[in-house]
Amino acid sequence: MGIRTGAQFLAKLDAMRPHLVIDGEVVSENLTRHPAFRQLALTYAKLFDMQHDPAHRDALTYESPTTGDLVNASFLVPRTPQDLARRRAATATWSEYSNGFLGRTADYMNAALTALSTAKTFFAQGDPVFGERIEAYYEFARENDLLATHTLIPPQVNRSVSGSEQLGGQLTARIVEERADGIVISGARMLATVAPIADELLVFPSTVLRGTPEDAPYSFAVAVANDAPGLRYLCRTGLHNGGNTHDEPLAARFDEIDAVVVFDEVFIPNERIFMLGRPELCNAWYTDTGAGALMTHQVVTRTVAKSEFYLGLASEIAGAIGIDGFAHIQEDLAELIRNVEIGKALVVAAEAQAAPSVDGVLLPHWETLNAARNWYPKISQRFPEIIRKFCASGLMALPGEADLEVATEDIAKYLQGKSLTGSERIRLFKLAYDASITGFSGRQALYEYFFFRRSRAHGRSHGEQLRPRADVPASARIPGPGGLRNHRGNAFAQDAGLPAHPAPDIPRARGGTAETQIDVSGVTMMGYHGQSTLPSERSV
Ligand SMILES: Cc1cc2nc3c(=O)[nH]c(=O)nc-3n(C[C@H](O)[C@H](O)[C@H](O)COP(=O)(O)OP(=O)(O)OC[C@H]3O[C@@H](n4cnc5c(N)ncnc54)[C@H](O)[C@@H]3O)c2cc1C
Repeated sequence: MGIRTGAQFLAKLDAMRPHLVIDGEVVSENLTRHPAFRQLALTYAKLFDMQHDPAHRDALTYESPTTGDLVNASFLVPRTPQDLARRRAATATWSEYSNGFLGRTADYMNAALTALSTAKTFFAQGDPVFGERIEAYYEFARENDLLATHTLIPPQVNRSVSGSEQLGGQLTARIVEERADGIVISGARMLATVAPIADELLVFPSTVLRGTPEDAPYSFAVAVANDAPGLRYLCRTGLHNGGNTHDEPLAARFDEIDAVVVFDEVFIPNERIFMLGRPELCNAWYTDTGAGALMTHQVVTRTVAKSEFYLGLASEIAGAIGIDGFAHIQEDLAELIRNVEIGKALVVAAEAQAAPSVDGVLLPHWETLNAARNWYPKISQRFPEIIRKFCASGLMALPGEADLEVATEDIAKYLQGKSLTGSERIRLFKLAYDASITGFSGRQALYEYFFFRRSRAHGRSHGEQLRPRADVPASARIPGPGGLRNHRGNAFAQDAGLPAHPAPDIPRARGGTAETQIDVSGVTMMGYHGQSTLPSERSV
């Protein structure tokens, strides 16, 4: 079949029967007609249609080696520098459509599948059948142009113990039954972005496992159809408030719903099991297969588009209200320019230093990509801050589109800019509003900060206690889970109108003590060049 059209994507979505919980409702059919999912589905449909558009087709597709049909270029196995450039061009094409605000376009997970499908040497260390299965699954995804999401980390119940220790191991998704024809998984994983509109869920190794027999139930990599029986998604409330693209220019199109993933005895047939019972191979899943490198190549390419968007927006605002001559404004514009150019340079440098894997796949230089992915989460937090600084109260002087007809003269006179009419200025500032102070923009900042990083908590060794870092002053430390729950937790709960005590019939996770200290200095970044002392730093 090869590349799908938007209409084909939407038709399949409507035919699926997932279990989605959102805003007090269970939605299981006709997703494209549901207000919570419709806009996002239409946006993704546009991405599929772009593959057929003569203006983008060459950048977004290539000929399938097995069928000759056009398939998405993110499935291209890179063997030459031109292949890497082609992959980048495809990602850039989709990223420029959304200005980098869509983090889960299909090329993100396709990158992982592409690398995994070629990693024969890696899979040979375990059972080569896993390598054969994931290659077959990659071809299935490529030829059917599937949209996959993934879910990695354990629930955030108690980060002072590892996921496999929460509630005696009964919370995190785990194998509860092994059958001749497959496995059964129960438990939960924390998050899956775009889950409601995806075709498939990839449940890949989440956390650094200890390699002990107790970790065996958590050692797996599988794929499951999004409407498999027993799979439930608890979706967050949408950040699009129902406005049109004039009033909510970003949220109305690009709100990728995130969801908690619950597995209630979900059966996974053998052909969809790509790793089982090998914690050390699960721990090396991203680094040793090249999946981390190709995924990061996609991520860094996407984030260049986002940096360019903020630079463009800030420049427009500065010109529109005549602040572009002020020194501190120019300084911020220079910061944005620097970040665009650094991002571009890092992608190209990673490609220029690419080297073949043991399986002959040309992988972009990991150290360069790793620098990029450790750099961007921090610098991107400045983008909305700069927009707020440039706009100031202009972000509040914002009548809606409907008001353009009602207050035409006032808007034309009082809301004009130095170089824009009143209605033009409102459109520009609506964009700034959605990119800097709305819930949508807050979620974007959170996404860039966290989606590609791991806390040490996910992979801490069994029994290891959290220790306060030496460089964190005692005043900056807060009581750990035990302390909060026993000492101040009830007071907070009452203030928030929450029950002061856990409901009696809900099993509670144990672990951590009143003495436990949490390091508030931030998240551990991924290690450099495999030199990390903690294996958790090597996970993606
Ligand atoms: C918008 C968004 C979308 C996402 N989408 C996906 C997705 O599609 N699929 C997916 O698998 N994941 C997704 N993630 C999850 C992402 O992988 C995690 O946010 C990331 O791994 C951090 O884990 P956490 O959120 O559980 O934070 P936690 O680990 O719970 O950390 C919470 C805070 O505690 C601190 N902390 C925790 N443990 C320690 C420790 N041991 N030492 C010091 N500090 C510590 C952290 O620094 C952090 O400040 C998404 C996240 C976001 C925000």
